[in-house]
Amino acid sequence: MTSVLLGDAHGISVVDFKPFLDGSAKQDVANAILDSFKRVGFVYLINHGIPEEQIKGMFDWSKRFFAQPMEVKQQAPHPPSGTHHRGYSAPGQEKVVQHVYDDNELKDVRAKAPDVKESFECGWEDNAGMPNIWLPDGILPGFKEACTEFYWTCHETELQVLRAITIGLGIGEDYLVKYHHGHHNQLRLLHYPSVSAAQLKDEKIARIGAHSDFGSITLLLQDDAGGLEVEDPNNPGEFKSAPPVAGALVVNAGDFMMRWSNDVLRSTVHRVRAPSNAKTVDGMVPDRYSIPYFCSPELTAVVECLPGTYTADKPPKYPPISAGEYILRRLASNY
Ligand SMILES: O=C(O)CCC(=O)C(=O)O
Ligand SMILES: [Fe+2]
Repeated sequence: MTSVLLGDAHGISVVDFKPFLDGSAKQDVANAILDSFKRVGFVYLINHGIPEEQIKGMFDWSKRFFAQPMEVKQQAPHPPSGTHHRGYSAPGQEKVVQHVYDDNELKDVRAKAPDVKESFECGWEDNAGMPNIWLPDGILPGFKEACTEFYWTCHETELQVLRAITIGLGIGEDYLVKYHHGHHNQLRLLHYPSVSAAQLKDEKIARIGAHSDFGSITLLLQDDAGGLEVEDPNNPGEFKSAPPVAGALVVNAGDFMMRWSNDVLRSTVHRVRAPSNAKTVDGMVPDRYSIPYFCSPELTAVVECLPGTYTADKPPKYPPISAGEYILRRLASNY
C-alpha cells in the first residue's frame, strides 16, 4: 500500500494528495482525508495542485494591497452590511462570531474584543447578486487579474477535494461536485497587523474570534507566523495550534459538510491568536498574512443529509436547509 499519510500536526493528518490527483491511490488518499475530517475537521494536503509560484505571487499581491495607504484601500470599501461580502474591511470593521444573531449581544461581543484584522474579499467576477468591489482602474494594476486567476485555480483543487470526500464516504465521486460550480466561492486576503501581545493575551483584542466556517470546505494558505488554533471536538473550549506546515494547504470542513454528512465530518471551531512561541519586539507580535478560499454550493441548493449517512437508528440530525439563506444569515451577523 502506498503511504499517503506523511505525518501529523497536533492530531491533524498531513496527507499527500498526489496519489489522488494522478489516480495511483485514490481510495487510500480519500480514506486518509476522511479520517482526519472525522476526528478534527481539518487536514493538511501536500502536493495539492495549486502551483507554488502562484501562491507566492498571491501573497505578494496581498502584501502590496495592504501596504497601500488607508485612503487608497478605502476606495474599494466593503459595504456596511455583511451580506454584500466584497471589498476592503479595515481593522475592527468585521467581527467574526459563532451563531450570535441578537443585535444587543452582537454589540457587546464587538465592543469587548474587536477583530484587529484587515481583509479583502472577492468572488466570481460575473456574480450579479454579489458584485466584486475593486480599487479604481489605475491603482495596483494587475491585482484584479491575479485574484481572478487564483480564484479559479483554487476551484480546481476544491473539486478534487470534494471528490475525495465523497469517495471516502463511499458514494459517487460527483455527488458533491455537481452542487459546486464555483459561482459562490469567496477568495479572502487577510492581514493581521502587528499588535500588542499583552492585549491579545488578555483578550482586549482578537485576531479572529472563534468560529466555524459556514460553507462546504475552506482551503487555507497561511504564512509562517503561526497562531491558527483548532478546538478539540472532544474537549470543547480546548484549542490546539494548527501550525504552518511547509508546502501544505490546510483544508477544513464547513457547516454544510457537517450537515451533508450528518455529523460524520466535523465543522470545527477555530480562531487566530498570538502563537505561544511568538517572537515579540517591544511587546508586539509580528504581523501575519493568510489566504482562505471559502467553497460554497450554488445558493439555490438545498443541503440535506447524503445517502448512507443516516439510518432508522441514526436519523438525520439536520433538516434540509437552503444554502443561500444559511450563508446570508451567517454573513449578516459578522458586520
Ligand atoms: O487566518 C487564518 O488562518 C484563518 C482565517 C479564518 O478562519 C477565516 O477567515 O474564516
Ligand atoms: Fe475560518
